[in-house]
Formats: sequence, C-alpha cells, structure tokens
Amino acid sequence: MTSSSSTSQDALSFAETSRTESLRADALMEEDVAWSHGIDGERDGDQFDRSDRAALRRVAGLSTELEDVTEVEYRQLRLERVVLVGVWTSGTAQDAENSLAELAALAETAGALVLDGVIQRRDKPDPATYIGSGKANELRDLVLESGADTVVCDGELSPGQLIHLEDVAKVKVVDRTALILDIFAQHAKSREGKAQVALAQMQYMLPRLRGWGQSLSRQMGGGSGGMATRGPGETKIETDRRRIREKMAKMRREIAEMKTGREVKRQERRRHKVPSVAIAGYTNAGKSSLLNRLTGAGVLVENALFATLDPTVRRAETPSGRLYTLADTVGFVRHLPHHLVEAFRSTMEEVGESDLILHVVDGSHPAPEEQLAAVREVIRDVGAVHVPEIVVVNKADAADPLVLQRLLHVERRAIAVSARTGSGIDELLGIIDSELPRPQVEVEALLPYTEGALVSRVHADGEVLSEEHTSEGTLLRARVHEDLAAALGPYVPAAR
Ligand SMILES: Nc1nc2c(ncn2[C@@H]2O[C@H](COP(=O)(O)OP(=O)(O)OP(=O)(O)O)[C@@H](O)[C@H]2O)c(=O)[nH]1
Ligand SMILES: [Mg+2]
Repeated sequence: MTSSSSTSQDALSFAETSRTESLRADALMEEDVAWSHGIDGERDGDQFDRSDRAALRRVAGLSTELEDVTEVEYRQLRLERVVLVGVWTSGTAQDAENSLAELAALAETAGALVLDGVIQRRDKPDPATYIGSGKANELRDLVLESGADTVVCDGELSPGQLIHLEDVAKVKVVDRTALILDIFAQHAKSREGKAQVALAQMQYMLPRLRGWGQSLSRQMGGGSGGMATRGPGETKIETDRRRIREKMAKMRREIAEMKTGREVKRQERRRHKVPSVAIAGYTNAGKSSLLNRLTGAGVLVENALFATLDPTVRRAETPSGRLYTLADTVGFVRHLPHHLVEAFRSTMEEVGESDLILHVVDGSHPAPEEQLAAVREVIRDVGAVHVPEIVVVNKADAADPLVLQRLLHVERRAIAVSARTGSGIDELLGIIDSELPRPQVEVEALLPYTEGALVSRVHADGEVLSEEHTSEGTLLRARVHEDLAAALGPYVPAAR
C-alpha cells in the first residue's frame, strides 16, 4: 500500500461511507444529482472516533476501488464478512435460531460470508442500540475477533438504532429490511420489477436521510478532492429529500402505466376464460422447480433465496386436455417490510385473481408450519383468501417422513410431491384438473369437418364429454363457456 492510498482510505471512514442506502441513494437518483464530495469535518467532535473506525478496517485496498464501483460490486465488497445479531423477544429458542438461520441464508444470498451469529434474549429491542449497550460492547469484541466488516440485525432498526450500534460496533450495521431490499434489487429482472424495488428502496431510505443528516454529504464522498465542494448539511438533506420524492412520484406513475399493460393482458386471459393457477409460497420452497415440473418451462431455479422476482406465466394443460395458465410468483419471507409488500402488491394481486393457489412449502425445512403461516398472512394481506388453496408439500425426497405425515394430517387439502424426482406430480396434475372451475354451459354440436379450428377450440377451452366422428362431421358433447357456446350455436342440432 502506498501512503496516498492509505490516506484516502482514512478519508473513507468505513462505517460512515458504507451505509448501503447512501450509495444506493446515489445510484437511484442517477447522475442528475451532483452530490457534494465533502469528506471531513461535517460532524464536529467526531474526529477521533472516526479515525478510530478507520483503524478498525479489515478490508484492504477498498479506497481506490470505491470511487467507481457499481452497486453490485459495492455490495460484494461491503457485505463480505458479516456477523448476525438477533433479538429474541418471544417464542422458543428454536424459533429464534431458525430466524437467524434464515437471516444467514439471506445474507449468503446477498453475497456475504457469515462468520458468526448471536442471539440476545430481551423483552423488547433496546430503543437506543437494539441489543442494549452491554451487548453492543460484546458485539464489538466479536466483530474485532472475527474480522467482520458488517453487522446484520434480524429486524428493522430505526435510523437512530443503526447509528448508535455503528458507533459502538465500529463497523457498518444493516438491518434485515435493507438486506432484503438489496437482494430484491439484485434479482429483479423486468422493468416493472426493477421499478418496484427501486421505489421500495427510496421509501426505505427517505426517513433515514434525516437521521444521517449531518453526515450525509460526507457519506456520499468518494473522491479525495471533495472538501472544497462540501455544502451545508441540512440544506443539502432537504434538497436530497425533495429530489427523492420527485423521483418516487415519477416512478409511481411509470409503475401505474406498466400495471395497465399487465392488466390488459390479464383481462385478455380472463376474456378467453382460461383458468389460472398461481404458485405461491415461501422463498426457496421450490416454486420455480414445480412450475418447471408441471410445464417443462425453463424457469430459473437457484438454490438462493428470491431467485424469482418477476411473475412468470406459463401455459399448461391438464391431463384431460384443458388449458390453463400457471404463474410463478415472488417468494414470501417473514417480516417482509410492509412497504415492500405494498410495492409488490401488484405482483401479488395476480394471486388474488387466480382460480387456484398452489401453496408450495418446503417439507424438508425445519419449520414448514411457520412458513405456511407467514405466506397465508400475505395472502390475506392482498385479499386472496377466497381463492381455493392446495398445499403442495415439496421436497418430499429430502423431507422427514414424519414431518410429511404431520403436514398432510394438519392441512386438509395437501399433497406431498417432489419437483426433483417427480413423485406426486401426476396426482397433483389430477387435483389441478378437478379443482379448476368448470365451464358452465353444456352443449351438443355437430361440426362439419371444415370446422376443424372450432373443434380444436372446444378441446382447448372447454371440456369434451364425448366425441364421435359421423358421416356429417364431428359430433361433440362438451361443457363450454358462454362465448364458445355462442360460436357453436349454428351447429347445435335443432331437435334431438
Ligand atoms: N431435494 C429437493 N430439492 C428441491 C426440490 N424442489 C426444488 N428443490 C431445490 O430447492 C431450491 C429452490 O428451488 P426454486 O424452485 O428456485 O425455489 P423457489 O420457491 O422458486 O425460490 P424463490 O424464487 O427464490 O423464492 C433449488 O436448489 C432446487 O433445486 C425437491 O423436490 N427436492
Ligand atoms: Mg423461484
């Protein structure tokens, strides 16, 4: 390391420059915002503390890279070595451990290496430091020992809590919400998905700007020549907030437009009376795998949380030959930040408007019942309670047979399958067939052989009860929708 690089490393005091949201703010607000590049001195009386933090840094050589890292690179750099912290307020010790194990999976999904995890028993999180000042000191030791560069808390922390805990731990502190948002940002593929995530991030960020007021412009600093351009903190915060709000309003309009487009498509499906099935479930339950199994579609399957963020709708056919659509959905997770639920509501509405929900749960997970409950809460949240639900206990190949038995016993309408081996899939297809709404009108029609297309339509959209090839044409008895019944009208024999 040259001396110049260590100087700039000092300037980029770790804890202060590294809040996910502050750089995110930079990225979200794009290049039209000229951040001031102040480095030092915005918060007086903090100088010693800050050099202290710089001394604690364990990751070498970041300073030179930081100036032009992309968001993703930033995250990989920053969420490299993490220590997890949970506050256990209710439930059993096992519940607390499961929750922290899930946080570890989330952190790994975000690209972090989990070094350690601690759980603290408290009646409620400490208003100042989340875990209490004594524990915060212990945490600091743990951070030092393990060489972690980040602490991830299993909850949503107030801006004040984040700052206090950072002051003690002397490394960056992020909460579960920020982590989920980060993963969402990484995985969203469609324009709408990306826009929704960006909006949720801004929403999350907005109230936290004030808490960081005095040091925000310094946090934004990345260059070594920034001191001269430093602006007055509070005024700048106000400008930033206004710009973020403007950007959010614009984004909301754009999302509304995109939603109209999707609504049109959905109405088209409804007009054609194609029944729809939504695959919902906890993240990593195997929803995409099941979709693949059921339709042979090549949907991304990853052993990562939130591999799917954009709704994927596939055409499928029941064993009896009826067409329906099968939609993959975003995975649910406990403590999904409420504004994120809001942001994803449009995606989840699809679930509410489907004819059947396949609620996939990972049978090999330590607490599948909890996952079921968490997902149902969201299903209730988006007003989809009226939609019939089949519980699909997946990963039967890897699950404890006793757990499977228990789930199938408790859940009234449940089936155990393995998307991996294919076991239970035929039975599931049969259930889908019988659960899908049936066309209402029963007709008999004699279709001349020139009307092959209409015959095909009856097969695809309706339910053929009998079919006979006569000398005059195809004699069909079928249940069909009103539209199709009208189309068949001319061929319905006047008298039997
Ligand atoms: N053993 C076993 N593993 C499975 C089965 N189905 C899926 N998996 C694995 O579980 C992991 C998650 O599968 P996905 O289909 O991506 O899960 P998902 O519910 O779509 O996940 P998200 O989109 O991230 O919410 C992958 O590693 C799959 O290979 C199964 O039946 N048995
Ligand atoms: Mg998926």
